[in-house]
Amino acid sequence: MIKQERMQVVKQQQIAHHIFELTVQGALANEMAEPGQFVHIRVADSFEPLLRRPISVASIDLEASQFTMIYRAEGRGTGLLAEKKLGDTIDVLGPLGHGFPIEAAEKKAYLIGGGIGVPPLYELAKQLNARGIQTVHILGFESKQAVFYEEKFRELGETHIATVDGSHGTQGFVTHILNELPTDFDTYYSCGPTPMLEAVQWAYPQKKGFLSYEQRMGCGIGACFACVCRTTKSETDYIKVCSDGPVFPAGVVIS
Ligand SMILES: Cc1cc2nc3c(=O)[nH]c(=O)nc-3n(C[C@H](O)[C@H](O)[C@H](O)COP(=O)(O)OP(=O)(O)OC[C@H]3O[C@@H](n4cnc5c(N)ncnc54)[C@H](O)[C@@H]3O)c2cc1C
Ligand code: FES
Repeated sequence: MIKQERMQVVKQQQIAHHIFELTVQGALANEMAEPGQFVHIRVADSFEPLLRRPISVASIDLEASQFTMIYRAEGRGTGLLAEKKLGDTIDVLGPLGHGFPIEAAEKKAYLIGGGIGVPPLYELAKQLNARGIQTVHILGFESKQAVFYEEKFRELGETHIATVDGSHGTQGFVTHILNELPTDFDTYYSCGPTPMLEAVQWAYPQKKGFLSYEQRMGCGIGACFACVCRTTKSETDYIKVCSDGPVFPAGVVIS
């Protein structure tokens, strides 16, 4: 059930260049179900910035009633979020949207992420591993400075890193790694910039795939139409990324 709650900050630390890991605690955490869902955060108590910011859930700890987010602090909203300290409270709305269907994977899954699209794949990897699914992680970043959670992903399965400038792992994009890997997986899950999602679905037209879109949002709950995209399902219909997604089967969203 969607809740709105002032959640307490129990951890806030910088883990890479401009990248922060934020853990919050409260009853809302117990509503978390699917990996790939997101929360909508009011970053300040003032009227500006007015709009909430959508951030994915990177890890859930139901026993502690906590969840963790990883975000890049570059704009006004995420910059204010980075100023929150231990003990502060933040206004959180969630969990929102439909996440990755973990039951779709049979034996082996590829998890393909780029930049700030990587965080939701961590909770996904944990939940797939818990079901006995082998996960292979292919993660792309701008540079070595921007890489995060490499070891945490390695603990869950084979992990490949690409950086655009070649300062860590393979030089280039995740697709350079995908070209070298076998296609012996049954399902792929991906989150990242839209051109990356496009390239991934073109690479595996025969596989089951699920893509998470990071569309600009207003309300986050299906009421304002800020996040609409065209869909291949109908010429006249539109889908709302916030409430129909953000995860869609490959081939459904026209980006
Ligand atoms: C479903 C979803 C999950 C996301 N998960 C994460 C995450 O886990 N970690 C992370 O770092 N970022 C994530 N993002 C992107 C994040 O929401 C934006 O980077 C953030 O809103 C930028 O706000 P800002 O004020 O710092 O930047 P500004 O550029 O100052 O923002 C200006 C406006 O644009 C909107 N905006 C800007 N970029 C985006 C964007 N990519 N998507 C949606 N709205 C945007 C903001 O809401 C705001 O209204 C996610 C986006 C979506 C839609
Ligand atoms: S953000 Fe308002 S309808 Fe999706």
